Amino acid sequence: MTQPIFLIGARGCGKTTIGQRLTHACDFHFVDTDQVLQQRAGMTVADIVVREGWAGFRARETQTLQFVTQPATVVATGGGIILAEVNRDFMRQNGVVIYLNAPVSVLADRLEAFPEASQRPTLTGKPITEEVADILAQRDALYRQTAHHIVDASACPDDVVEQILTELRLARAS
Ligand SMILES: Nc1ncnc2c1ncn2[C@@H]1O[C@H](COP(=O)(O)OP(=O)(O)OP(=O)(O)O)[C@@H](O)[C@H]1O
Ligand SMILES: O=C(O)C1=C[C@@H](O)[C@@H](O)[C@H](O)C1
Ligand SMILES: [Mg+2]
Repeated sequence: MTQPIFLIGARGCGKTTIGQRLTHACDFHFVDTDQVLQQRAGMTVADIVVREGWAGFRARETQTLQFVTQPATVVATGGGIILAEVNRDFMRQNGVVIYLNAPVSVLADRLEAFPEASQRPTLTGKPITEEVADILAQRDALYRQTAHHIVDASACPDDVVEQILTELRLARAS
């Protein structure tokens, strides 16, 4: 199988972390839409949002998703990639989509420990736990409807990778 693998889910669910590990396990290339987008723009997400608003960031995100998608590639996406229908359709049609699902408490703990504010400027202006709860409530259904497979991303990284590999093996066997 050389179809791209798209990792989706909320901020802090581990798309970047797990994507890098998964890449080694299946001998794919790794790309991260947030990283490529920021390199191409020469600006951080926070700077883009100040200059162009979230609409400017979202337009760049759609272009980046299409630019990075290649065979044999694990694509770690940004947490809001599923907001645009064009992105949801693109990922489902061009690869295998995996939702890294984790509860609010786990996501909030990780984001408090590793805020990376230049890549994760506030979405709502609210404190972390409230923001994570609000955003997940808005997006969970979109993550689920876009995903071919859902894994428990609150597990340790090795287990999350193993869950993904199992889902891919089962899908191939069926
Ligand atoms: N399964 C895991 N177990 C423990 N810690 C994890 C796990 N996955 C990620 N982390 C930690 O949580 C933090 C956030 O992870 P990561 O940056 O991979 O999330 P992300 O989904 O890519 O977020 P974003 O949407 O903002 O890009 C990192 O510091 C990482 O070390
Ligand atoms: O959840 C979101 O909307 C975002 C998540 C990050 O990965 C970045 O793509 C950006 O900060 C927006
Ligand atoms: Mg990431």
